[in-house]
Amino acid sequence: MALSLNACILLLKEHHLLKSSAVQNSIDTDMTGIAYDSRKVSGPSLFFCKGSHFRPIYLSMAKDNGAVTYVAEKPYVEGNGMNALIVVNVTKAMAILSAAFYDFPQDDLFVIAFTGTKGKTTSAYFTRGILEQAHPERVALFSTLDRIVGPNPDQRFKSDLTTPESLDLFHDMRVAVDNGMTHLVMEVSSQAYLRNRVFGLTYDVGFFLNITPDHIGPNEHPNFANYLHNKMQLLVNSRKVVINAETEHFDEVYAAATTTTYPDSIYLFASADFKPQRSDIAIDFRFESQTLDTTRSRFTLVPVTEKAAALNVGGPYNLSLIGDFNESNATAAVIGGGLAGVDAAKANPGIANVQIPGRMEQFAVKGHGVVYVDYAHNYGSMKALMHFLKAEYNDPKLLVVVGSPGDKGVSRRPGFAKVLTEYASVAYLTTDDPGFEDPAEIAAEIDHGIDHDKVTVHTILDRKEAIRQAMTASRPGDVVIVAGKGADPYQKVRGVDTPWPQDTHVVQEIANELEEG
Ligand SMILES: CC(=O)N[C@H]1[C@@H](OP(=O)(O)OP(=O)(O)OC[C@H]2O[C@@H](n3ccc(=O)[nH]c3=O)[C@H](O)[C@@H]2O)O[C@H](CO)[C@@H](O)[C@@H]1O[C@H](C)C(=O)N[C@@H](C)C(=O)N[C@H](CCC(=O)O)C(=O)O
Ligand SMILES: Nc1ncnc2c1ncn2[C@@H]1O[C@H](COP(=O)(O)OP(=O)(O)OP(=O)(O)O)[C@@H](O)[C@H]1O
Repeated sequence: MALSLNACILLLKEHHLLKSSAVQNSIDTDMTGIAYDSRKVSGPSLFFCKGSHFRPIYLSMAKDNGAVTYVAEKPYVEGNGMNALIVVNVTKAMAILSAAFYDFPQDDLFVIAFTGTKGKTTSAYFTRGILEQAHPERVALFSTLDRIVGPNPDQRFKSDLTTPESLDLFHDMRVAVDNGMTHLVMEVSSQAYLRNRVFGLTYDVGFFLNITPDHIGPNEHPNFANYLHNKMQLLVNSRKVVINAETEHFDEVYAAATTTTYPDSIYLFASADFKPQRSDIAIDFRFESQTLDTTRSRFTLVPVTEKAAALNVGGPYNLSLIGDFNESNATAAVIGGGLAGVDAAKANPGIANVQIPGRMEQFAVKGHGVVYVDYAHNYGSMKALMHFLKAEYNDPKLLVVVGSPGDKGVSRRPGFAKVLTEYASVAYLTTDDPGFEDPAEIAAEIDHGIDHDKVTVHTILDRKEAIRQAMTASRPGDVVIVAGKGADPYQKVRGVDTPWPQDTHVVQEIANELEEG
């Protein structure tokens, strides 16, 4: 892979990003490397000066390692002797130049993208399951949990971000294409738009699943309007759009989609009993629960409009992942499969056995309540989870182990207090990624909002002990929820990812102890 200085200048001009350029050697200089981390520069490279913790010394280090051109929002003396491309916005420039450096790998992939406050990972895994039926070993996945860039086990690794930095994104897309991948299913976080990680990228199909307040705080979005605005960017960058008609802010979301996409290419879905407020827009697909129990879900997808029927994805579906919200996620995935040319005959087996680490994992414990480990970690997802379990288990006593992370998502704390008051009998407030905050203070903030006439609250900061006490106190017929971390293998404490044996393992260990007596 290589990119010439001249190509960089032309691309930046084309996107109105170039403020000035200083060319030290030939304009035809080829750069054979690209990096935003000085430690990863090797050979004649293009280097981006970006980030809140960027220090000019990194540019000196990059130069020492061979970088010949730097891209930045202002000139640096440390870059003297290098070609300098001074740009209006370095993260946008990085996205445009990375796509070109890796030779536009998105053009060789059918890209399906999901955004939404909740359900991105689940829908992405479902969609991959469906596409893999039709295109075995050819479907890449960029999710919060895993990044899959090829068919072999060593081409699958844990993700650091939900949506990677643009440079890493286009790099991984190129690797995927070179490994024979023809499709990519990816999650797009609102941060990805805020930070221009997907700037200039067009998806074949873009999904808007839902939006509830989250990710608002000092290191994330300044307010809800900004969060919604960034999420809606996915819609104007998708050739075809699928929207959950039950989402909050539907009118704004639909209006955003129609600014660039003709309604013929916009598909709406909703549950069978949902009554839309607007009569001028047809809902294309309805999904109807058939049997919902605590081991499997079964629903029927009904195409309502002609364009929906043309996808040939109607009919009954089985899921091994329970939860009524997962029927909504599965509906999205099936429609995504349909838009990629995969019909019900393949979608059915493709989705039936998909399971996702840390999502709705169930543990039966003899002599005690059933335990669910789930990744729910804001008001909306906790409500969906607790509402479902209340209905499924005939209004059981709910014992909930939960904490809220430090340094981000501050709005989650009153959200947890509210949802615990609405549904829980007993809450065990504990530690969940405290970061640089004091977990006791975070727990106290949640506790402050709880109605103590309705909920008994225990604050047990040792997460394992909190889980143990909840499981031990539960009786048959009760439901214990261990929320928030899912399959996370660490706790983020003071800037360090401290290993954590995973909630699922902890629950299994305690279950074994309880059963052994
Ligand atoms: C706020 C944000 O988006 N931060 C991301 C961003 O940080 P940044 O651009 O400010 O960079 P930085 O970490 O300050 O470092 C400065 C620069 O110096 C460079 N450097 C550093 C050291 C050195 O020796 N040499 C060198 O060149 C670094 O490579 C970097 O480019 O770029 C970093 C990678 O370069 C990311 O790790 C970091 O994500 C942080 C850790 C993060 O956790 N972000 C979260 C909020 C996030 O994006 N989450 C969403 C999901 C949320 C959702 O569900 O909606 C996600 O998509 O994952
Ligand atoms: N469609 C949905 N509506 C509401 N809650 C949901 C939905 N889908 C999943 N959930 C809940 O949210 C949790 C996280 O689901 P998932 O990982 O699919 O979402 P995500 O959008 O990837 O989340 P995050 O951005 O936090 O990584 C699940 O464990 C479940 O409790």
